[in-house]
Amino acid sequence: MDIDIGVIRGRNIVIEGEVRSATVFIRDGVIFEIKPYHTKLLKEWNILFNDEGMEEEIVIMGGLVDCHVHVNEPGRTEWEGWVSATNAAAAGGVTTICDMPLNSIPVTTTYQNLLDKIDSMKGKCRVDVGLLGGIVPGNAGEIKKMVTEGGVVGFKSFLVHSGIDDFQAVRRDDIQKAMDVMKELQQQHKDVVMMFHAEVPEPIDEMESVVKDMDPRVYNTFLTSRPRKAENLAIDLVIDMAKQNQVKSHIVHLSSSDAIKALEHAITVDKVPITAETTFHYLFFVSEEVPDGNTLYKCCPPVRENENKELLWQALQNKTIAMVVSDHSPCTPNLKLLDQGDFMKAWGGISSLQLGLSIVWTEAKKRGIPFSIMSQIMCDEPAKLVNINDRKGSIKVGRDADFVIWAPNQSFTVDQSTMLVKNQYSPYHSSKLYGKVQLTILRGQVIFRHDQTVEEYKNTPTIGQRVVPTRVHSSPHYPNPFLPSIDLLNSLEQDDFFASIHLLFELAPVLAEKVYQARPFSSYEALVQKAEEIINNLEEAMKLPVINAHPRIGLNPNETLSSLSYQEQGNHNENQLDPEIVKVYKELAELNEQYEKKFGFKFVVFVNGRSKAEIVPVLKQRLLNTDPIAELNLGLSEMIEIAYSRLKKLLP
Ligand SMILES: NC(=O)NC(NC(N)=O)C(=O)[O-]
Ligand SMILES: [Zn+2]
Ligand SMILES: [Zn+2]
Repeated sequence: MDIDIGVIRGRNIVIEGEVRSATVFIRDGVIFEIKPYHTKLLKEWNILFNDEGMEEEIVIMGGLVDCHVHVNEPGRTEWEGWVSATNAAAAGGVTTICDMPLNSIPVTTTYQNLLDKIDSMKGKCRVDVGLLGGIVPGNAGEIKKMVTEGGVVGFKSFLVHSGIDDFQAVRRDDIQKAMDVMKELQQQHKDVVMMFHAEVPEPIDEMESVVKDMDPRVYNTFLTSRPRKAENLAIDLVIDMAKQNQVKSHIVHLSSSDAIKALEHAITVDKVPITAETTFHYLFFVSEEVPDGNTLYKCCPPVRENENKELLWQALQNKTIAMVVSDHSPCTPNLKLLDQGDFMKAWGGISSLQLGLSIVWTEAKKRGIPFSIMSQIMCDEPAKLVNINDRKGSIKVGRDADFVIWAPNQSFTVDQSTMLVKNQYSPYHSSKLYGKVQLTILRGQVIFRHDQTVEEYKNTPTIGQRVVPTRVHSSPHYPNPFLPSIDLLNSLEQDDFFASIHLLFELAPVLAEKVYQARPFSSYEALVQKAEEIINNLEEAMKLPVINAHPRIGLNPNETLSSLSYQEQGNHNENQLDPEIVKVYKELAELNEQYEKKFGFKFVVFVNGRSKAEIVPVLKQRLLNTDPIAELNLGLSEMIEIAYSRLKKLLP
């Protein structure tokens, strides 16, 4: 059957930590094969990009993931909005953003407010969007539903006044309540990251008397008012709570280099589940050069000294700081008080969403930082942070076909009037940057071309979707994975080989190793036949780990399901809170327990589209068998049936 195959070909493609020439194949918006550069292309395939004639100029990376963006819709849509923010993101090579729970109205601190936000984005997004919930005093009761039914990719809280009154700061006891809920979610593999604006108020309050007589137009006044100690103490607090609770935590927009040592020790020595990001502005600007009165440079925590910037770069290169994001936090020009130039009263937040790749690259190239690190800090690490890295991140078979195609040696002078955000004022105006985005591709579709007029651009369809935390093991959201072609499979290294055939069999090592040793295969059918032969020739004791690798049927939150078995069991279209469903789950759990007690191994059946209720009598019937060996072989033959049925789904 003719399938729409998209192709991207380039000499400098960043693929899993290295830059190489390759041809990438795309189907249904997903990368399903990566082959050598000169692979023969069929004429009916859709050549999305081929760097022929510009090999030396072009680099191709996975679409950037910016997990710190204040879109501010619904509500403060005069500050920003879905259309303008995602237009700017696409023009900057960003294919996924995560929206912060403030400064929208309402703030995203309840399940209902989350639904309002989801409604507000429908049909307006040019890139994919993950939503972050907010933790504020007293809303711990909202967390679970926002995760399990709302699909938030993480939570954000402030340890200091957030800049708006409807998003209150939290104290230690509020954080503890939220972490207690996150620990419950950990039991179901549904926990998500807790992000913190890490400044505490006390050191800031102490500086009030010091700065009150200083000139508010001078940047140093503002810098003095937000001392590093405010960040350092906040980060110590978060490290302590993340260590005590073992809940995945994250420091947003780190600016104080004083805190790097504490973070490094926590991460590398104490193995605390904590990460940190910094932002474009802390890596590009220095306080010594901020012009008096230019409040466009104001953000909290503040841009600090040159020496601080260099320490942040070092921390980024030694991975203490894992990623770089925008903290795009725009507002209307009047709130920046540009006429008064009052840093103390102006809105804190910098607009930069469209420029991140160029800002970071302009500084990175001076430091000899390779493209592979650019991809790691701007694609892979942010995607991992919010549990979407099976779909999003650097270029890899099975991930969404998201790409940024850019010219690192091309330079340009920032003209804020060309920014696609709603309020175009930016402190980057007139800066000379390197790295020009040529093309942005989202799930196999071109969403930005540098040679398009803004009108043409704005008339192209908005295909952005909401992304939810997806783990290959337990999520119906993961797009159907694909098997690579059989010749690619034969050439894969062991790990990738296992990852691919894991889609056919819930993999027991003994089976995997023997199948791996039996390659090359002429076809997948031949592979499954060989697997069946291997299984039949195993002595009985070795058959047990094979059948026990398969997940039980029914709801076992503590058991990870492959996305295929999750779907085969029908979980993706069941409301697990429906009393009828709950009753069937309970009955299956009891029958599974009886079966395993009687036979000593798991019950496996080829569901083949039947509901769980229809499986109950089958399990009861199988329980009556009296010959354990015959039952074991029956279960294994069901596994082979499942493998053949998966072939039909996974092969073109
Ligand atoms: N309410 C905000 O948008 N605050 C943001 N403002 C900044 N960074 O100055 C932030 O991330 O804290
Ligand atoms: Zn913040
Ligand atoms: Zn922010």
